[in-house]
Amino acid sequence: QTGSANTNPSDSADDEYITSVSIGTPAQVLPLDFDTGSSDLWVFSSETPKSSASGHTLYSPSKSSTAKKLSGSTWSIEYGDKSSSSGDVYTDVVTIGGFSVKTQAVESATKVSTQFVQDTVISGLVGLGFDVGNQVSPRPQKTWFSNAANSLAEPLFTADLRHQETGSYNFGFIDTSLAKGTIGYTPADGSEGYWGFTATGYSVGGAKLNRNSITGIADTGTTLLLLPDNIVDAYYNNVESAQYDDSQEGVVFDCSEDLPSFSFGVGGQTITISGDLLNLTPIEEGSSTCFGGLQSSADIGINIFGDVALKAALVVFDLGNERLGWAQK
Ligand SMILES: CSC[C@H](NC(=O)[C@H](Cc1ccccc1)OC(=O)N1CCC(N)CC1)C(=O)N[C@@H](CC1CCCCC1)[C@@H](O)COc1ccncc1
Repeated sequence: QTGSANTNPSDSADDEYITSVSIGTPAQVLPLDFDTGSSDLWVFSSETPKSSASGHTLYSPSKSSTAKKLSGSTWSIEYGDKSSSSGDVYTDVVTIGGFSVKTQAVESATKVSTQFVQDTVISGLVGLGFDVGNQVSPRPQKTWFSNAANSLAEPLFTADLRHQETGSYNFGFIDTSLAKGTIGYTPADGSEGYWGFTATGYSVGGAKLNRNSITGIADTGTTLLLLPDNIVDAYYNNVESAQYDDSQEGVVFDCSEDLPSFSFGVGGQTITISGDLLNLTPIEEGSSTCFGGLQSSADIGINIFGDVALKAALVVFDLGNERLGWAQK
């Protein structure tokens, strides 16, 4: 058995990627953000305060004949960008890309932070990290993918995120036609709940890869490519107008600049992110100053290969073999 779901950028900056998910009987369809950087499936619901819920699609467990309250269970989560949510837990059937998990923990939000209230393009998240990262207490729950893995043809999924066009999340199979290059595999470290891995080196502008390894996570729920300051500086030294903008909290430059590419080595392959994927977006509508897709990870404490990096590749999240595969697109 397999599953295949389309995913679409939320806006012109590819800030988030939205995938439709069916929950309950009859199906209630919600736009959710698939996040390999966390391990909870949570949704805006009939239990979310009305003042916070407006503009969002809601899950109503009372309208689903297959919903069951997981009594006594609660959840609370905070993300890297300081956004947060919390609530109680139901189980229900959850279908993604045609594949159904009958008894999936669906975490219902009774509280959401301002960022989520304002982010009306999504009505929750599907955590695709490792189960160890799940935030339900007293008994942590499994992710949708973990529940699905044993029934899928292969215990893996792939992410094919694209710049300003429809991409896909495929479950249980690898569509190698989505990539140009060979898939290079490297061990994945799931001990922290993330999909951790080590890149073997990097280069700017098509130069030869150096041997400075970078340990980080492959994270579909993070917009940017977040790396150490020395690498960020080495990159922007090639961009004449680049400067740090305090209000934007990142490096900005003239939108007319011809940005160099950025490459990293992984599993014996080289993944090259083109300059135009690294020129994210004008800082404001119509501005000629643009915000960089590569920014510093110094404040976070871990390096994050987010959507800016993932867009350059077909990425295989292989739970069965505890490994990550990367192929140039
Ligand atoms: C340093 S992890 C920052 C990252 N959140 C982002 O990447 C957000 C995503 C976003 C949200 C709302 C609108 C537009 C974009 O976007 C930005 O922060 N930016 C993009 C726009 C840009 N102008 C400013 C910077 C993050 O917490 N991800 C988590 C999932 C995320 C939570 C918020 C909703 C969307 C999904 C997750 O994978 C990683 O969790 C952790 C990482 C490290 N330790 C703990 C948790």
